[in-house]
Amino acid sequence: MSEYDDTGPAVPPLRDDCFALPAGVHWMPVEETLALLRARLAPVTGEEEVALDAADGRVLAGPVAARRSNPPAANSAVDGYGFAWHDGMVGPQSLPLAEGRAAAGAPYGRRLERGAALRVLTGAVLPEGMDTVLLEEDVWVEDGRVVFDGLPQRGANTRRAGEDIEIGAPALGAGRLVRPEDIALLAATGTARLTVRRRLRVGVLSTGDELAAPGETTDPARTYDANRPMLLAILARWGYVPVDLGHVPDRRDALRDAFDAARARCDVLLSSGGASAGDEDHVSAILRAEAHLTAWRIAVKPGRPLALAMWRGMPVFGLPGNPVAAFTCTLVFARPALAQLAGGNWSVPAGFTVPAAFEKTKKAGRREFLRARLTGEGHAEVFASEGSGRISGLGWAGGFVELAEPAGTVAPGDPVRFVPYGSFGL
Ligand SMILES: Nc1nc2c(c(=O)[nH]1)N[C@H]1C(S)=C(S)[C@@H](COP(=O)(O)OP(=O)(O)OC[C@H]3O[C@@H](n4cnc5c(N)ncnc54)[C@H](O)[C@@H]3O)O[C@H]1N2
Ligand code: MOO
Repeated sequence: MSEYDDTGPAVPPLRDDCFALPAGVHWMPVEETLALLRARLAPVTGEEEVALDAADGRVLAGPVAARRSNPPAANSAVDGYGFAWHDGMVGPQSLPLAEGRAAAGAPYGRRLERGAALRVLTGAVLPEGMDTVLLEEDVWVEDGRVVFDGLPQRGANTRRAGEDIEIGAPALGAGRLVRPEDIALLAATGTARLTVRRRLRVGVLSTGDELAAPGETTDPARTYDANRPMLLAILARWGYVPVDLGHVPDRRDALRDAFDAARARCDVLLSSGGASAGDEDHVSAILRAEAHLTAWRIAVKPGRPLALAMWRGMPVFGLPGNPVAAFTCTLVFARPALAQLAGGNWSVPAGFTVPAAFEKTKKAGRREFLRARLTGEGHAEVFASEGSGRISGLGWAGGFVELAEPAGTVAPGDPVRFVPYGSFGL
């Protein structure tokens, strides 16, 4: 029988769904996973008081109301001349200029005489008897008179007391992650100290006997630990206390000890590696056996072996070892969950629709996050490889193209959803 004889045993044809997710496993959809995290996780952090200048990046423990209105009194929005408006002012006007002036912080201090104009500067409280201000560029000042033509609207160039926010009105809500612009509002409305949540302590450990510290060895069988420094840096950016729990060997007893140690020092743990189903995937195995593993296989690429479990009361995110998958899972799943544990609000990353600058055929059943960036024309281009170990693509990209679960093809020019890293707080 020749090598090329095709009369041998029949080979089954490839099935059309051969690329579908393996059957017999519940692949938890992304939305279901997020809903589970949102429903099950509650704040675990206590409260503390901080000064306003230390509040950036902190989570408000409760709502904050304005202690004074902004602005606290009606004032001038421009440098110019103020007067009392009345509808009889038709045609060219010539008002006597009163002595003195009103400046920010140095009020006129008395009533402006009826029919007179007064020099006012931006921010000056409007004296009684003044409700309207003309820009100095729009008037003539001559022989002690202010001359202008054309009556502005009543109240022109002035700011009403409380027009921004009234005393007692809500300034910021509980769970708000305080940002520099919030600090401006709190300062303007008289809040000098505020009650925030204590910072969430997030432990990070790496697993895998193959791991070594960067530069530690030249042995090509060893992999430098890239996940731990990456995750610690992400957590610091998010305003948490990153707790470096080191590198744990692939042994159950070592993992158990590490998880116990983490529980003593952290509110929540991110581990990476060993989350899959292989012989050496001890993290998923121990979490399944001892820690109420709730979710494990997520219908997402990259990152499908994400283990969510509770280690004696401490939430554990068993991230996949591949750095791209660990990064993606951290942004997509750990970020909103950590925010909620920290007392903050659940957040949905903002994305926008742009034309694709690539083509792709996508399999059904899972959501995909492609490393992507915008071209000069605002089109989304994707990294040349979808390999989960291609760390260079993370930095090449500026965000993700997020493709929904159904199968589909993307052709250049088709609308796709782009979510910048900034939407994940990076
Ligand atoms: N039979 C199956 N095999 C695999 C599956 C599966 O579902 N069934 N999933 C694949 C996917 S997807 C991923 S992602 C990986 C992740 O699995 P693990 O979490 O078990 O990760 P490891 O096997 O420990 O490591 C994978 C890969 O990443 C490297 N790694 C691990 N930690 C680090 C680190 N801290 N820094 C840098 N690189 C790291 C590790 O050396 C491996 O090369 O499993 C697939 N297999
Ligand atoms: O999570 Mo894995 O390939 O999708 O890296």
